[in-house]
Amino acid sequence: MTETTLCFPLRSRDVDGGAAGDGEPTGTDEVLLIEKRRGLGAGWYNGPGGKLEAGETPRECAVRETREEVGLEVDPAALEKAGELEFVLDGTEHTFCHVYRTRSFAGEPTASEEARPEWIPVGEVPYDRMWDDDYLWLPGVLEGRTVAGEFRFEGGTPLDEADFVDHDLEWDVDLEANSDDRNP
Ligand SMILES: Nc1[nH]c(=O)nc2c1ncn2[C@H]1C[C@H](O)[C@@H](COP(=O)(O)OP(=O)(O)OP(=O)(O)O)O1
Repeated sequence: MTETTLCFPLRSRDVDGGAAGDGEPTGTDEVLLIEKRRGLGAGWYNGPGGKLEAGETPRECAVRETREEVGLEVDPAALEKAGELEFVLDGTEHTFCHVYRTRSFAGEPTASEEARPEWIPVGEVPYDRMWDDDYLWLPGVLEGRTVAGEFRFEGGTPLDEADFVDHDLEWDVDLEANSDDRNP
């Protein structure tokens, strides 16, 4: 079983979305996604993230992976735990993933060998170019909800070539209370 993280940086963007020429600004949220260039899920969009290193907490991992993949400096204390997802392959737990979101970061996203970053309006997330399970949980996470889920795949390794067969989801769970991954 591999322990991993995903981090979804969010920003508000003011656009003039009001009726013709009324000048009223309306906010549109954008999420920083990456087009992953290698590893599991290469070629698909996801949040920055990856595997925990020895001795690292999930929160530390999310900060490090976001820095390494897109050069964004995320404030660990402001990372909000948004999800705990279990990916099961052929009846065996394959990956446990800690999901975070944040509005607190510094720097400009830049491409690396692992990832090409892109700010995308939350209503335009390309679910057809992501893992098959993402459309089930990511919209709620981007709206500010918390989720615990189990997603079952079948068909042998690698996980990103297996078939997504079914899932269980629980919304608005108290993740900080259940987890050993608390704010530092
Ligand atoms: N079904 C799924 N849906 C999803 O959205 N993300 C998934 C997923 N299964 C795995 N992931 C993500 C979680 C994690 O961020 C990433 C793990 O991929 P890898 O094992 O390739 O790690 P990376 O190569 O990115 O990490 P490092 O090797 O530590 O840099 O894939």
